[in-house]
Amino acid sequence: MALAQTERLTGPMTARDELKAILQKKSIRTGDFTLASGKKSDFYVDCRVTTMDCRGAILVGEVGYAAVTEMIAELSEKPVAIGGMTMGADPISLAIAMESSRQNNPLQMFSVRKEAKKYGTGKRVEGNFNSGDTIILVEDTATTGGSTIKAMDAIEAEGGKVAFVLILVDRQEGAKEVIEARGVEVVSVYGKAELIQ
Ligand SMILES: O=P(O)(O)OC[C@H]1O[C@H](OP(=O)(O)OP(=O)(O)O)[C@H](O)[C@@H]1O
Ligand SMILES: O=C(O)c1cc(=O)[nH]c(=O)[nH]1
Repeated sequence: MALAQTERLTGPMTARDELKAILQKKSIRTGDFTLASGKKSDFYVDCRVTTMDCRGAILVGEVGYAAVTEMIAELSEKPVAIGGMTMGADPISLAIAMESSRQNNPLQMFSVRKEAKKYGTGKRVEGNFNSGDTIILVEDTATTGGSTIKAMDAIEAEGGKVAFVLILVDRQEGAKEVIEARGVEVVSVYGKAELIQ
């Protein structure tokens, strides 16, 4: 059914609904996949095609910024930056950072390399991150939570503090529990169950 037709039947689409529709149309895949953890799966969410979609990126900014603002309201220490493990987290972090500037509530952006650069500055964490910063850690999708833990280790090794983790699509396979066992709260925008309805 065309989106406009759905809208006539169910009322105006929110940004969250519209982003969900793009994820369902472009990002959900079935097939034979090997995951970052080495696990095999017949299901894959390629968030990149949505977060790098010209409309998807705007919606990620709006929906993601609303989610982080709600979390920040409960914190005693306001985060100063947002970022995560390259590359899945990068377009999400940038979209939210740009929306934060539009809303006059700036969050700077950084990106965690999978390995420290072997030349130049030799950095593992690139962009706007400084030792002592409290930050929001972003993931496009999480399965085991292993990549998020690696990013968290990199941030903490450089003197940062993770306020909370934002996951765009949680595959609901244990990542939230693994991350929260480190004492860091996880908020996800969508769970797999909602996207495959
Ligand atoms: O929770 P986990 O079991 O760690 O799996 C999730 C991770 O896997 C993907 O990253 P990938 O390593 O494929 O990198 P990419 O973003 O560079 O494509 C995804 O972006 C997450 O970071
Ligand atoms: O676990 C992963 O590597 C993974 C799962 C998934 O659904 N999407 C993705 O990009 N990575």
